Amino acid sequence: MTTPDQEQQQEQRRVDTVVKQIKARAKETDRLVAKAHHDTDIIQKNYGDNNSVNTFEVDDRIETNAELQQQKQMVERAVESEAILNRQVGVLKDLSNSPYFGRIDIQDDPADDPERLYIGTASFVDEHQNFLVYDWRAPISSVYYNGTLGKVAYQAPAGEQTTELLKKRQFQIDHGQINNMFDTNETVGDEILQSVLGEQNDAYMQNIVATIQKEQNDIIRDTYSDLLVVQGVAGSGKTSAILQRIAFLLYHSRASLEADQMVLFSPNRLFSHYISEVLPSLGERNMRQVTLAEFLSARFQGLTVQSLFERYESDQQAPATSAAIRDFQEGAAFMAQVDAYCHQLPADKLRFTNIVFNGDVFFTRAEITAIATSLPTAMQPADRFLAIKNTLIKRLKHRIDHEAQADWVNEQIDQLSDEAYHDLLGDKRRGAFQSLDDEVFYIGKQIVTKRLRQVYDAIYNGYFLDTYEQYNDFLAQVDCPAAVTETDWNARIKAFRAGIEYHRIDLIDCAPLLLLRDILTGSGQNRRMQYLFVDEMQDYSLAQLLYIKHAFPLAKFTLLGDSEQALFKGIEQPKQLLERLRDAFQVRRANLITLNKSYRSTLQITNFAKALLPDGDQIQAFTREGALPKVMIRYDEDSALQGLLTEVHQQLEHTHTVAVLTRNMADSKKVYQFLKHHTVATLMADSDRTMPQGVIVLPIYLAKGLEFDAVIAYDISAQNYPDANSVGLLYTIASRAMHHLTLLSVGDVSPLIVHLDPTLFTIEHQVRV
Ligand SMILES: Nc1ncnc2c1ncn2[C@@H]1O[C@H](COP(=O)(O)OP(=O)(O)OP(=O)(O)O)[C@@H](O)[C@H]1O
Repeated sequence: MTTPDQEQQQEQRRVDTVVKQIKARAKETDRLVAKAHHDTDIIQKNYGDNNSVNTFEVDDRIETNAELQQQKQMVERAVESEAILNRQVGVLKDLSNSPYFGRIDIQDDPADDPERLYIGTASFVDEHQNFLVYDWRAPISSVYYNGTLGKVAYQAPAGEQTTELLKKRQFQIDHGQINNMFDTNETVGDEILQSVLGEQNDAYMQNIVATIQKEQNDIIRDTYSDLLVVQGVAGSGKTSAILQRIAFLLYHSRASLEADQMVLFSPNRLFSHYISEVLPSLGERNMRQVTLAEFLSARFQGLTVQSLFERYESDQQAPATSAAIRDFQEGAAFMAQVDAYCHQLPADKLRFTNIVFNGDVFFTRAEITAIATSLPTAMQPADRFLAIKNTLIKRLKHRIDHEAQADWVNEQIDQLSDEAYHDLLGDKRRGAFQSLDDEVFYIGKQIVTKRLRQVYDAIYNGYFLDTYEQYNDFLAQVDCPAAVTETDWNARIKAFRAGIEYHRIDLIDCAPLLLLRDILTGSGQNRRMQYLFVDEMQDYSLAQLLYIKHAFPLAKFTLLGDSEQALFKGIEQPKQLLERLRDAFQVRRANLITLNKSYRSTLQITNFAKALLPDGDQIQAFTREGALPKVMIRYDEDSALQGLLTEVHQQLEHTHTVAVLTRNMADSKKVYQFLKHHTVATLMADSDRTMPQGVIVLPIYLAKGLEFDAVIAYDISAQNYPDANSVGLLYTIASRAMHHLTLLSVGDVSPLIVHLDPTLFTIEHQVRV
């Protein structure tokens, strides 16, 4: 019988041998990188030399072009193989520091000898093809995350397999030394998780590969669902799970999936930065990332799109749109009305515009309408639009042919330099035409085509349909529910028109307008994207989600959120939300996974945060001890700001970052104006992509998805958080804190806190004199 010490020594000896082999491989790979780099240099230099050869002689040029193409591909291939080798170097470096974090002993059949498998961030195979380390994403590795000891099943390419799990061991290895080692019967035992959570820093999100929990593993390894919805409480690892899931999918479908075929809709730019290191730390490339505002702005070139934050800020003064209108216009039924409208729209009701060139009408609106009305009425809108485009392009070509013989063109041809003439010939050869006239005609067409490029582009891009007018027509005939009065609706239409006049569009109109445009013009769909992830989905309207679904029709969707953290609307029950989504998305394979355990915060902070919620009981805190949250009460703004400063200084003594979170930007500015005179502080803005250390001040919506060592909520007064509508806000603020939470009130504290069990926090009153 070996003692634990002897066990650890044995394990350390194995680590030593494995690390030695990894280092040897790393050295070899370094050599290959140097060689590859040298090769790339030579090819690149060659390419550069050839690229600058005199290509004036036409015959030479054609050959050179083909050769250059070939060389360009060689350069690309060389750069790619160098990049692959470089990634391998990175992976080996990480492995040599910590080759694995888990071990499982399994026995497929009682007659067999047990097998001992070690699991790490990547596979490592020795020269005899022995797996010294298994990638955490390999099918067998799921046993480590999923199974308790005994009979266990796992998914392999050939179908479900079973085995007997005899032992599960966890390691913490750093610089090749085992610091911690535990045998556990649980999924992934608490000891290691405790120590991982205790040491976190907040500049970048960390990968959780060594401590993935069972439910998180279900999210990560789901390859079945077309729609996977994750409802997870604050800090339950939703974002962590998506990133691990992306890494898993890249491994699982490596033959058919590229990182850029996955897109993550993230809540803000700071968040994009915060999570940017996770995938590289797992040896993978990052997926694409976009915020909703960026996505919409890219689709509305020339218009300023209202962001969710702008709307939230302006709502604080006076909501521009009634709740009834929002419910209606942001729901699935409204999108269905858009769809129905587009599909039954007769050709003569399409809002065409003239195509204008150099101030003159090139194709009239009437001509375009006539083309449209001559088409079969049963045509689908997109087919109809394409047919119109094709007819217009045919007519444009006809006019080009005609114009090619005009005097001005002939004059221009006469004045062409030799080089310009060759350029216009393109890949045609001089003298290859039947006659000189043919050649001149060809050159003439090239000149006119170039000149009329703008008209071609207008046709190609469908600019001859005024989608804003069309949407306006749509709004005017909408079937409103009883809750929306005619006067309100007319005011809404007016607001839309006024916005367009000033090149602005409200968020509420974006999704329906884009859907209308896409259906009528058959554009806007991206069929390359295979997976789409939406984090903080509770901040999206159903109309927006449906539009995103329309825009990425072949993508599988993973939607993650926490209905309790709704900042911009009331809290919705997850079941309700799921039903709405399932109906609206009309997918065959939908799956809901719920995460109820919160890992981010100390027990005391989680208990406080969950008490704010009407149904917070379901939230389980992870037992990591810390101080009770502190409520500070001051009776005027000056003393509140002084109190804030003292608190900031105290927190800075033991943490790197103190986040002062406010309800809105106006409060953040006020706090910042004060703090900046007394300490180094940074005010964060919507456009910021990186977060400094020290004291940062930001409104809660910019802190979505982030976490901080210490959080100070500024002004949690009754005035700021008067009723149940503010629960989501307050809960989101409280749940950003990992270790320390302070809540400062100017005047009476919000009733949401007053009603809490007083043992959940401490109070520090200002002494009134
Ligand atoms: N299995 C795990 N092992 C170690 N750390 C974990 C695990 N799961 C979550 N965490 C940690 O808990 C914190 C919260 O995780 P994450 O940000 O992914 O949660 P979330 O559900 O997206 O939170 P929120 O909705 O509040 O933004 C992070 O610091 C993360 O590293």
